[in-house]
Amino acid sequence: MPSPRRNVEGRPLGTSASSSSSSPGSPAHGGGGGSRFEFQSLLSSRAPVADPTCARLRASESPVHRRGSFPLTGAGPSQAPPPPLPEEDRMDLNPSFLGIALRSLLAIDLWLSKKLGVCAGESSSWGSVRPLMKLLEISGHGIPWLLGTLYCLSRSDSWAGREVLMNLLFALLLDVLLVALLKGLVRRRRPAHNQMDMFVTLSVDKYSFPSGHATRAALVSRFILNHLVLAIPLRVLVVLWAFILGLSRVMLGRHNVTDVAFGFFQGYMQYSIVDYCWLSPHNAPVLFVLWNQQ
Ligand SMILES: CC(C)=CCC/C(C)=C/COP(=O)(O)O
Repeated sequence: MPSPRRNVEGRPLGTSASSSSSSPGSPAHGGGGGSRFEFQSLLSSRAPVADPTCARLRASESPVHRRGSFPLTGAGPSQAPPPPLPEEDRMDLNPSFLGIALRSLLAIDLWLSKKLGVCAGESSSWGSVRPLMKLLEISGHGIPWLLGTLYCLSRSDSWAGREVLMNLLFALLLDVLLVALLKGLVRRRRPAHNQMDMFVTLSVDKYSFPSGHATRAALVSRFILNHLVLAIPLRVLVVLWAFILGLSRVMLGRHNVTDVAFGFFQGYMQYSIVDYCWLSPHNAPVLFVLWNQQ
């Protein structure tokens, strides 16, 4: 006599919705024990379901079904079997997991940024360091970098020097453009504890993601390390400057940690774009000839 088939909790299955005509005791149908059904429901995401009973069993075990978002009502023996949709089970579960992960990351980001914003105001715990942080802010601002590069370009008397400076100018302009574009798209507000007392800003600079200072710091330092011959201590100093500039953005309360972290990543990648599109008298002769005529 065939042994009664059992559901996940180990109870015998009834003859109505839970019964089937398939071979009893078959491992694939749970004959091997209650835990086999759970195993089967995981496997079913890969294998198509031929037996409607299996589909019902899997669906009834699915957490999605328990939440009531899986349309499996009326799957009696007289009706057509429900379509096997285990793939959807996973797709439905993943966004909520991703959502929880993102929300947690955001909460940690806001909490950490507030904790690190120790120079956000004169009365903050590290308020006395604020002037120094603001000096650091100017060292990574777009205007001094653009004007400085243009000045050096005008004074440069070698083709090699001009080529490097022309590419630095291109890198800085690309950076301002991409940061403005992303800030305008994302529109993340600056932290509430920020005082908007920055030196020359664009309209998109009311937004904080990504940090323009962080992108510039990563871009310029990678550029310098690749194109200037510097002694090791100076190379270390360049990296330190970039890192402290990024940190100072959070300490001043200008940014959240994720704005700066993404800014570093973006700046690093922007250098790769500049390197890939490297301008030279061979691929952009017009630029160099025009500059020479100045
Ligand atoms: C006016 C020019 C050429 C650049 C604007 C530079 C600037 C104010 C960037 C904002 O940086 P954060 O996003 O780090 O605050």
